[in-house]
Amino acid sequence: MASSGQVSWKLEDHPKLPKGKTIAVVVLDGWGEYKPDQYNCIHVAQTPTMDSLKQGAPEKWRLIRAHGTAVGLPTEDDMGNSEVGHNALGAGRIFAQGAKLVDLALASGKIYDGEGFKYISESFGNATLHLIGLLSDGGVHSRLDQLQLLLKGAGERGAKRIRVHILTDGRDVLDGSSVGFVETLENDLAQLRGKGVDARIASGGGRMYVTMDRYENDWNVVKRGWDAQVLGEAPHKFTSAVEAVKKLRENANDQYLPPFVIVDENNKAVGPIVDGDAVVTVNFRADRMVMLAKALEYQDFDKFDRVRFPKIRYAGMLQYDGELKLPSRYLVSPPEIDRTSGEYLVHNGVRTFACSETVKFGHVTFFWNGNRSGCFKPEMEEYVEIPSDVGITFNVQPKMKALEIGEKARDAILSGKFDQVRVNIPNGDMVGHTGDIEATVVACKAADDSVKLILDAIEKVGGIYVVTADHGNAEDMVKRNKSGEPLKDKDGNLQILTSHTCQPVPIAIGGPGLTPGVRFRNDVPNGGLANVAATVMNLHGYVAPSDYEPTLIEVVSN
Ligand SMILES: O=C(O)[C@H](O)COP(=O)(O)O
Ligand SMILES: [Mn+2]
Ligand SMILES: [Mn+2]
Repeated sequence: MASSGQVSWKLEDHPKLPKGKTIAVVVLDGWGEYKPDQYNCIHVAQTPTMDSLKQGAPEKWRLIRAHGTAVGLPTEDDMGNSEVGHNALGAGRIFAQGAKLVDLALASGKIYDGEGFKYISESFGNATLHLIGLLSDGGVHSRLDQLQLLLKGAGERGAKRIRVHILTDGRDVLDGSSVGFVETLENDLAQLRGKGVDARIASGGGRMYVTMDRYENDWNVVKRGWDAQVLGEAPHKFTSAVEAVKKLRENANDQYLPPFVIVDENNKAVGPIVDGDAVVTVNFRADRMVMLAKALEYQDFDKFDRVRFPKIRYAGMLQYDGELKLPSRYLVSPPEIDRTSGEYLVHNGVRTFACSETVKFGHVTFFWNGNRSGCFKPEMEEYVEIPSDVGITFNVQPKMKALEIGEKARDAILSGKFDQVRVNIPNGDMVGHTGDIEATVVACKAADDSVKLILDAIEKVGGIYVVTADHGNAEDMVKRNKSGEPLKDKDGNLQILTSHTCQPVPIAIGGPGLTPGVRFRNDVPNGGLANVAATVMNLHGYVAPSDYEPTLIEVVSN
């Protein structure tokens, strides 16, 4: 693929669609389409705006695919997620994503031939290899089977001492499943020990409370992890990780377990990170690893007191930020998501405004732009981040900053300064992940209210709207059997689904600026998120590059 320097950015004019319309591109996070029952929070909530858009089917409203191969994931069983969803929305093409690239590199063994692995393996002789990451089979940020293969591969290639620092999930997988994942990992580590490798779990904590913050919302989260992983200090000490997770679950769910360290018989942490050690962060997804990567890699760092900054050999499973080249060493090359629609559009004069609150800010900027930080042309773009609440679970404030996002978008639309106003409205997703059904209903209404603010502004300026979502979540809050009936656990309790789903998501177009005769085509029945970029480019008056997934719209004469 041509590098940015050689690309011709000029887009062809659309033969039938005019330029100069203000277009709102609204992404509802975690908003899929599913049968209308009591566990479908979008159905239960009052969502008059989204309901009215649906009335436009099939010409102005339809469903598109947002999971599996449609977004570059390994299989059709893989639910969608924000990273791959926004990548597809922004890039207009389907790229093999981190999950798949790591699978391939492990299967072929190429991961061990790369610079990254060679670099860390130089520590294997007399130091420790530390693996830090999310422990589950969720496939959103990491996968247990990849960790298992890497452990085995490192053991076979000379690692003599391995320490695993686990982050429990319960967000991309069922709450409570962490105990089983830790048991599986312990089993693998025992096998390694049988082969003479001193391999143990060294520390842990729940992903949302320890390490996996994102977009610099709360550095305390990363600090808690640092203290346990690097310094070997935590409020809770256990001699076994299974025992730790079982005990700490008495007061917290998997996502929010407090940090713990594993200690030996002398109460000494078994695996702090020290000079000379190698460290690999095993998550392939970037957003929730970037902050730790900065702490591990940057000499100059003032986000919290690291106390000790060990001289280590550090590699990410992937490079998490191509623009920042962070981390500088990595085991698998990330997808090269180039020539995104955002970059094309600014080069063609489309002035762009993007906004969300902190917890989703990078989704409509960094992920949308192909995992690239910052603007393409700062003089033509404005990215606004509304600070998210810190230190709470979002079921406590299910309205989040939906109103503020809607208002910012409204003002940007009315200002006349922008051609594209793009937002992510997080509520369905962030509150859906808490598993709190009542709060998720409130969240969905708040999201709908926010959409209304934006559509009203579009109405006023004679603009166009495109309303869609990145994957499902709030439309289904229970685990179900194959026939769709809710499942109960052995105690008869409903199994709450905190994760995303594999459901399709809606897309709606409209607004007074939409040229008469524009409607959804019916010859792209399998259209997915990647088809949205060409659609939006058309609405801006341009034809998308020929290798983009086809547009979803056509213009018919009346
Ligand atoms: O990171 C998270 O919060 C979840 O694992 C996935 O949610 P997202 O893909 O919507 O961010
Ligand atoms: Mn999302
Ligand atoms: Mn989510």
